[in-house]
Amino acid sequence: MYWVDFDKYFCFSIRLSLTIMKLFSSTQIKEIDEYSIVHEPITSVALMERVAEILAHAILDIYPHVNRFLVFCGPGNNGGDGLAVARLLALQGKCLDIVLLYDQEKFSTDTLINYKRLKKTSCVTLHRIDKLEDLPELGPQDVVIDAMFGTGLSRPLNGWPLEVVTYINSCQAEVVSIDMPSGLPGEDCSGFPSDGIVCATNTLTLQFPKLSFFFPENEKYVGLFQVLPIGLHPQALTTIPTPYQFITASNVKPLLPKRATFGHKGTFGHLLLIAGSKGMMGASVLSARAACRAGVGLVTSHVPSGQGQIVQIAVPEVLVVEDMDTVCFSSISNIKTYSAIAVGPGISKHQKARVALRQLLKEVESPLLLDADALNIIAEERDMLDMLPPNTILTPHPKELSRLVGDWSNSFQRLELQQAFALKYQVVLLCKGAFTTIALPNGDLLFNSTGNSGMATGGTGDVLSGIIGGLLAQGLTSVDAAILGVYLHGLAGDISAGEIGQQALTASDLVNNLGKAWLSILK
Ligand SMILES: NC(=O)C1=CN([C@@H]2O[C@H](COP(=O)(O)OP(=O)(O)OC[C@H]3O[C@@H](n4cnc5c(N)ncnc54)[C@H](OP(=O)(O)O)[C@@H]3O)[C@@H](O)[C@H]2O)[C@H](O)CC1
Ligand SMILES: [K+]
Repeated sequence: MYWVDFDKYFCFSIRLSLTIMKLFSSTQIKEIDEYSIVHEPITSVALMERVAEILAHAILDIYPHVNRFLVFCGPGNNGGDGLAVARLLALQGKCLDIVLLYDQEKFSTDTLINYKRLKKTSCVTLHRIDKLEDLPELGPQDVVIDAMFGTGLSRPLNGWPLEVVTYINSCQAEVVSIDMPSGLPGEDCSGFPSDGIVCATNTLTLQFPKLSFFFPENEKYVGLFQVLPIGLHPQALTTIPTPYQFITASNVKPLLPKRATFGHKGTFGHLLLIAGSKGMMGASVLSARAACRAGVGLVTSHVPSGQGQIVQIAVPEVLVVEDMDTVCFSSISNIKTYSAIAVGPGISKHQKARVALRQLLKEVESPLLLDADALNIIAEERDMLDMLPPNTILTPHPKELSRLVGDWSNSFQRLELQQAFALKYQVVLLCKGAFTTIALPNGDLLFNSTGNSGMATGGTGDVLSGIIGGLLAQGLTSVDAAILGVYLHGLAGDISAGEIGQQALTASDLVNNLGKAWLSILK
């Protein structure tokens, strides 16, 4: 999946007011739409025309050489968008076949206006069809424009629209969905059968991504998505509350820690990294290397006795303290010296590590991050959950998360579990993966916009722990360290993928490209 950065588009005033890209429910989108019409002011049909111009432009950008488009239109404003786009594409010399799924009596006001406008346009053929045999021919070179249902979908598709969706999904042609793949709800998808949703190649979504786009099970419907700003009213966007946000470059820029000109290594914090065990020292090395590139003044790696040399040779910048135990983390000492502590990568679930972690939770006063085995331990010894200091950052991948919060049957439910856990224990709880989700202690949920599937490889989680730990040690709040850390990590992944491709990407590439990621945000 991909998305197009909001900052690249649209007029200055709108960009300025939108430092945060919020994600709204379908009901809220309707409210924002109505507010914009009254307060811009603009008529709803003029707004639809503006939307259609933006959509037509995007479609021509993706498919500059396609000559014939088949547009499937529903009765609501999604269908109206489709009709207006068809007219604009026809005016560009394209050949358009429009399939109307419903009689005009069912059309919304603006859809009807656009239907009448379209009838006067040349190079356009309108078909009012209610059985598959009458559909116009659809060749593999043609492109389908799916404008049947958008945010107004109120129930799963059945009957005629379901037949059309099944037909479209069985064809070879590429499909571009307007606003949303028809049949896909904006939020909770439970109860919506998987065969009743259009599988789009591209989804051109208006103003903001919809929540359901971030669910892995919906990738096959959404395809590649682009966010097209359509100039909805900034006031409505800032004042309407939502727990959901999409983290983009403009969110993270203000979080960058200032570097004092007269600063020295003591100024920029001291991170204690408790990572690695015998045979798992790679976790220690990777997290230490990443922490060193996160701007922190000093990093100390706590490793089992006899393992220190590995870290000292691999990361000469790091200080090393050795545990008394030769196998794993078994005790803590002098933890008050550090400005932040990150614990977990590769520490094992050995009994000694459990005891030491419990002791750490009792004594810790610095900001704390738990990852990997530290999470597996607290998931099994659940009384430790109550010992977590407020604002602790937990960085599980989905499997580790399920050990903490329980199983889920769909991603919307996963979000609810993640949110409830963060609220209950007052922690920052991640779910790592595509669009890493960050649940905040106040119940907000943020989705990261950087990263790619090349990062789905061993060691990248250790790198993330090192980065966030390093930011925590510099004095960033847990929330800011998690947001900036996740964004930087993904950006380093995107830069690496741009240089060597996703297949060859390793965790070390992320570390090596962290500098470029910082520079890219600083620009
Ligand atoms: N603010 C914006 O982003 C703008 C978005 N625009 C476009 O408008 C649509 C939303 O338009 P809306 O008219 O609210 O809704 P839809 O077009 O998605 O569909 C509503 C009609 O569909 C019927 N419906 C709903 N579910 C089903 C179903 N399962 N089977 C059959 N019919 C269904 C519904 O009928 P009801 O019986 O539920 O009343 C309506 O007739 C948005 O997605 C954008 O594309 C604007 O163009 C500009 C601003
Ligand atoms: K659609």
